Amino acid sequence: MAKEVVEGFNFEQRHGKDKVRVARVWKNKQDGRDYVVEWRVTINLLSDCVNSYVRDDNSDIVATDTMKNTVYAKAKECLEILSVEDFAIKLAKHFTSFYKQVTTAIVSIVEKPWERINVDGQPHEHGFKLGSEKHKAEAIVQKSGALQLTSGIEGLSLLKTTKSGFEGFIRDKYTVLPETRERMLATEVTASWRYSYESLHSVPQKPLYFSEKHLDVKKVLVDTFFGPPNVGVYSPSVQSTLYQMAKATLNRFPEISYVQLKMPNIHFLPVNISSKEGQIVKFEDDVYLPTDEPHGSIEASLSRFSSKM
Ligand SMILES: O=c1[nH]c(=O)c2[nH]c(=O)[nH]c2[nH]1
Repeated sequence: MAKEVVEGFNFEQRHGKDKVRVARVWKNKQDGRDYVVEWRVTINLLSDCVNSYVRDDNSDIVATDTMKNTVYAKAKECLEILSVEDFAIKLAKHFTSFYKQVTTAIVSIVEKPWERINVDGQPHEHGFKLGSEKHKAEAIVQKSGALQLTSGIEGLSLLKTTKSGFEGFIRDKYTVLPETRERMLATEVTASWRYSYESLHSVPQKPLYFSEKHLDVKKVLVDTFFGPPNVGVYSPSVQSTLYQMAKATLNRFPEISYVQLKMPNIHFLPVNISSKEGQIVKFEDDVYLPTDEPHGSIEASLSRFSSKM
C-alpha cells in the first residue's frame, strides 16, 4: 500500500486490475511445434494519485483499463516463449519505469497448466491438455529497480497409501483419534518460495531459467514427500513431512531464501460398518471414505537465518 498523511489521517491506497486473462502462442519454425501459455494476471500499482481520492482530480491515475491493455501489448512484444516470472518482471518494470507516478508495481500471475499431448506415443505439434497443478509467480518492482520475486505451486495433490502415522499427541477427554503407524496421507500442496535476486539487474537472463527452476523445486518437494520408489519414507506427521520438504528446498537451492508450504491433511476415513447381525465391512487398511471437509490445516515457512526477511 502507498502510505501518506491526508487531511490529518493516515491514508493507504493502491489500485490495479484483477485477473486479466491472456493466452500467447508461439509458432516455432525450427521444430515445427506450437507453444502456448495461458496466464491470469493481477496488477496492483502503488502510485502518487491521492488527488483522485480527495480532490476529484484523476490526472495522476493510470487507468486500470490501460493496465489490462498493457498485458496484451507486452504479450505481443514477447517474440520468444518466456517464463511466467519473466513476464511478471517485464510488466512490473514497465509500470514503474514508464509512469512517474508509480513507485511500486505488484504483478501476480497464475499459469494454467496446458501440457503438450502425446498421440501414438509422440508429442503432438499443436495439441495440449490441461494438467493439474498450477505455476504462479509474483514480481514486486520498485522504481529504484529493487525486486522481490516469488514463485510457487498451487493445487499439487499428493497421496500415499502407507508409510504414514500419527502418534504421541495430546490426549484428553475430547480425544478419540486412535494412535496409528499405518494410514493414508493425502494433501494438496500450496508452495511459495522467494528468490534471493533483489534487483532487476541480478536476475538470470538465461531463457526459461525460472521455468526449469520451478520444475526442479517441484521435483524436490515431491521426492521428499514420497521417498525412494521401493521403500518410501515414513511420515510421523504432516508437520514433519512439511518441514523435511521445506528444508530440502532451502538445502538444494542456494538462490531461494524463503519457502512457505501449506499442506492440508485431507482425511481418508477408515470404513467399518456393522448391522445387528454383525460386521459388514471390517477395516483392514483397504476401504476408506474420502472427505474434503473438514480437513486439517498445516502450514509453515522456513527462511535462511541470514535472509533479510
Ligand atoms: O499429521 C497430522 N498432524 C496433525 O496435527 C493431526 N491432527 C489430527 O487429528 N491428525 C493429524 N495428523
